[in-house]
Amino acid sequence: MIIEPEVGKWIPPQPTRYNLDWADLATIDLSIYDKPGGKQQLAAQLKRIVENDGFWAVVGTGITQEEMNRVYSLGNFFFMNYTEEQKRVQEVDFEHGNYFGYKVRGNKTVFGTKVKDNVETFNIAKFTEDGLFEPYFKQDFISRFHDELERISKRLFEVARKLLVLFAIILELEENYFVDRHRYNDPSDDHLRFMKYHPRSQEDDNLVENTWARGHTDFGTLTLLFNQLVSGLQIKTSSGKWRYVRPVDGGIICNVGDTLSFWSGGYFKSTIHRVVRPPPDQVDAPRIGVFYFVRPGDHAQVEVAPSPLLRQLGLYKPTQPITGTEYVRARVRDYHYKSEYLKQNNVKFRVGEFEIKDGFE
Ligand SMILES: O=C(O)CCC(=O)C(=O)O
Ligand SMILES: [Fe+2]
Repeated sequence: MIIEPEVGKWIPPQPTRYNLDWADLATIDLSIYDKPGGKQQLAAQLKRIVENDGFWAVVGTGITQEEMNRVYSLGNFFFMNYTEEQKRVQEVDFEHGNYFGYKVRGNKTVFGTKVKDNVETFNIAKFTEDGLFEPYFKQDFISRFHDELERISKRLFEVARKLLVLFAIILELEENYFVDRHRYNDPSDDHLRFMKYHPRSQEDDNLVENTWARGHTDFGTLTLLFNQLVSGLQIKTSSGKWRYVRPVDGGIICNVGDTLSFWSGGYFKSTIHRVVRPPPDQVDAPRIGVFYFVRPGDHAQVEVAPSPLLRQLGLYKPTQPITGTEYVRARVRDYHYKSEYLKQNNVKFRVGEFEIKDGFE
């Protein structure tokens, strides 16, 4: 692997020495996926996981920890070496519910205080065959690392694609049921994401209950997150307790989002999660994250899937479909087109027949 001198090598942060309240995350090994009976075995494993807590780790994806570190180095380079003006060449357009591009840190206040959000986000659309999203690739960073970003975007999607097959198997649907609604070369708001959380003072964190990202469920179908060494991500378990997600060497943390939950009539849980101030031995480290967010295809009809399993469980009901874009744009706008992030407790977001709770204590 060539490390371009100007990119530099990102030094992975040391894991925390604190014994935090860790979640029991199950791990599935995708390396058996193509073996005889592999998919069935994995589907059975995943079924047990998503009936309870919709978070798990995958290993055996073919993406090594070293390769992930290289992608972290790229993210670090983006955040550190471009000026705000260069980053803002392509900005998110929350007014129209469009999340491609760059979101500056500190453009929202948190929980009605003067404390600002501490997150920079950079979302890179898909590298489709027809170059549909090229207009969103204006930043120098994307031109410079185009092929490498394309490779990683497609490899992450490939992990997601396998998981989508497993979800169809679980629901006893035709194997490609979800894949057909999430094709890499079809338009969708899928994105590869880099995030950077900038440490805040203890005083400011105290004012916002140590919240770095408030409790939420993910909007789309699936979220993939590269092994994260800076602890802070917590999931709300079925017992109502917040538990930390621990690092998984060479692993990718995955979770079910709201559209997959819709498609399954609520059978797959889109688990509530948040990010809190990291433990004292990590709090000064900038926290970079690398993600792939799978959103429903623009033209996909989101509805409860005609699944024999869901019928048997009494979870199937015919619904009026909503299209992927209609839902995604409305949701992104509703969540982000604001000057403040409030708690939103007991606030509900609705599109068509789908209803999602927003804030969570
Ligand atoms: O930074 C993290 O670990 C999680 C971020 C997150 O939940 C999100 O962006 O949806
Ligand atoms: Fe999330």
